[in-house]
Amino acid sequence: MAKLGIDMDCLKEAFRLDGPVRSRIADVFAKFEQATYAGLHLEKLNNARDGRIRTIRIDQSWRGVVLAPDSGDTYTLLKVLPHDEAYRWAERHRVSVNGANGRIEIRDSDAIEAAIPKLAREAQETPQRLFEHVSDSVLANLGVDEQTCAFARELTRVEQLEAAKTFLPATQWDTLFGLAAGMTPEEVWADIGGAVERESYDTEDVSAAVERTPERVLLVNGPADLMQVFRQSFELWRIYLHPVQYQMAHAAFRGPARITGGPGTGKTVAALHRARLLALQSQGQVLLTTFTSTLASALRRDLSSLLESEDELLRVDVHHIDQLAYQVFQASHGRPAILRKDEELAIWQRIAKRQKVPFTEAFLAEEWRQVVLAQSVASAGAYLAAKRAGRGRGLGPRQRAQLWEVIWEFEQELRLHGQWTHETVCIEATKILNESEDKPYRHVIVDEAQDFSPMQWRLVRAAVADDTDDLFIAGDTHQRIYNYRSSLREVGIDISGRSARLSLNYRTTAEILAWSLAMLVGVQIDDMNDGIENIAGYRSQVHGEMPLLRGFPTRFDEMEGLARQVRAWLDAGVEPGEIGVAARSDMLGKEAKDFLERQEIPVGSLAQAGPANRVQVGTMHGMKGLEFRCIAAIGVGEHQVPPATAITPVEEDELAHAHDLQRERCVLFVACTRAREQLYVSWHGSPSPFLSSVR
Ligand SMILES: Nc1ncnc2c1ncn2[C@@H]1O[C@H](COP(=O)(O)OP(=O)(O)OP(=O)(O)O)[C@@H](O)[C@H]1O
Repeated sequence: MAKLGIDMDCLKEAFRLDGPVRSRIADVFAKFEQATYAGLHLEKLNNARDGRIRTIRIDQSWRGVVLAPDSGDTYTLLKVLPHDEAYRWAERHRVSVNGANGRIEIRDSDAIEAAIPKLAREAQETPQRLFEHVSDSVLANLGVDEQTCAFARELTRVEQLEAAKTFLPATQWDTLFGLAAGMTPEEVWADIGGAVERESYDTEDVSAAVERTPERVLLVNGPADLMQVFRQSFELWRIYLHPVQYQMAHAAFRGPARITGGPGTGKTVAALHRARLLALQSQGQVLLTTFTSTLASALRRDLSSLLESEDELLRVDVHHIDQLAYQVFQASHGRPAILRKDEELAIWQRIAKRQKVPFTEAFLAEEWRQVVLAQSVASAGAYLAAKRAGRGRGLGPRQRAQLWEVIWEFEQELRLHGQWTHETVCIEATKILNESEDKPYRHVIVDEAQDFSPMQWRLVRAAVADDTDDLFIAGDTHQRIYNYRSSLREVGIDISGRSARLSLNYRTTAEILAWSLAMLVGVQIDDMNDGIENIAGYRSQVHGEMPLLRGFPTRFDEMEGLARQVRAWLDAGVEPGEIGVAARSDMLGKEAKDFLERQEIPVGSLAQAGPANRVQVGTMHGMKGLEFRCIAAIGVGEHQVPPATAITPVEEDELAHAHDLQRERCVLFVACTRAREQLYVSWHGSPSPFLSSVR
């Protein structure tokens, strides 16, 4: 029985067409299953580059371009274009099977052939070629075929490669781009979703290749499916996955697995598809967890658009990690009495004074969290031996003994008064789960993993038994914006051999991405697995405007500048709800919100649910995991980003100082990379030192 596939580019473009044309496309192919090839009236072309490419009438003005295989019965709709354009496109293009990964690729053969002599002329005047350092056999091994290789050999600049994106076969373009960006052939292989065990493919069998390319071709199951795809609006991420996303979402793992990648590379999307697959295939309950309640709500919303039935949805619990801790705690002990931060600091201060130890309450509170709780230290001896990496200020044995007295008294006081902190609730919940025979979950999926504390990781580990497909972790340490630096190994999670990295950014323009990444150049960030994370090869498909940077003399002028910018976006047709305003502090955010309100701009607060479709003002921290068409990052001034209060003075603790600076840099990076199309960054007085590398 004939099968129909729809190419991703075709579907993307089809959604820009009028509803009636879309319906007509669905009608033309609706009887496809029963139709014979002849019944479909596929027209052969006389001057086609590829004899397998045919056209089909949609209506008076529109034609479809279809790939009809030599053998097999999978027909793929490649394009829907106005009549003449459809013929031109069909004549110029060729479909091939990538020899390295067995997937189909489409190229504009005419354009490649026309470009080669021009490039060769330019190259005569340039001493060096772009791929001089890469041999033909390496290129061939990575699936670069003869025609693309001939083209690549004439390149002298990466801009020439960028300009060729529209006509080179997509995976081969990705391969060349990765190599040009300094990735090793092994990294490129992983990046294009190359299998660990190499396979050989029949490059003539297009039908088999189409089936092997779910990230590019959607195979529809029947007329009803087809109608649904063409008649409803849809989001691409629900249908097409990058090969690495697809592999990670669908693989069977022997233990914990992890997906990393820069901002907007689709880690959350991979996590959502994995949750879907487990909900469909497994008998056990799935937990999808993240760091904050805002992010959990976003996950819940997206998951419900991915899972079709109520029954499937019931198999996945979406809770942020503190919510899980509280649920487990409350089921055993009832509601905990939580100590406020100022109350906690007052207790530390009181005990430190009484015991005459020369440490500030802030230092004591951090020492307790980062060393004692993070490493589950329970005795003076264990504290004496505890690693204090990341706590720059060295402590001798006498000081440690003294400090332990203070910490012990603090913990006693909490116990005596039945008081808890978020961390101790989490630790108690872990204890409850570890003591119970039954685990609440069969699978746990963690998003925004970079900010989980060791205590939260232990809770995650305790919520699911060691088993196949037990844990799936998505995160990016470049977006770590809180204090903990967990090592997965140290919390008993071994991901070796089960890790992959995404590098194609689907959210942000190349300009915003490159600008934001430049803020991180030279900054070394761990990968939570005893290595260093790198940013090589991160790229975006789309181009747009450069970020706008604006300095103002006064705070008031900066607010006026913000209002002007928001107004300009609104006037250009951007919906209010597609605009985000990010400030480092709550106070500045509130000031901006009030200012915009006075200008009669519809505005709401990210932290509070309010009426829909308003400009969303929030903190940079609150922007984590979200995205907006336009972002204004405000107050990015010398004394505001980073704020002095968030940075440990260098004379107090050199290492903590460096960590604090890095975290603050990441906070700004996270805020800026939320922008899909336009980024505006402003300050008054002097700009933030983090902008020095990008201004
Ligand atoms: N395969 C895909 N096809 C089309 N769009 C995609 C795909 N994967 C992700 N996207 C889109 O890219 C954007 C970013 O995706 P996602 O939130 O999953 O990235 P992320 O890596 O988790 O980002 P961050 O770490 O910055 O929060 C979203 O708009 C998402 O819909």
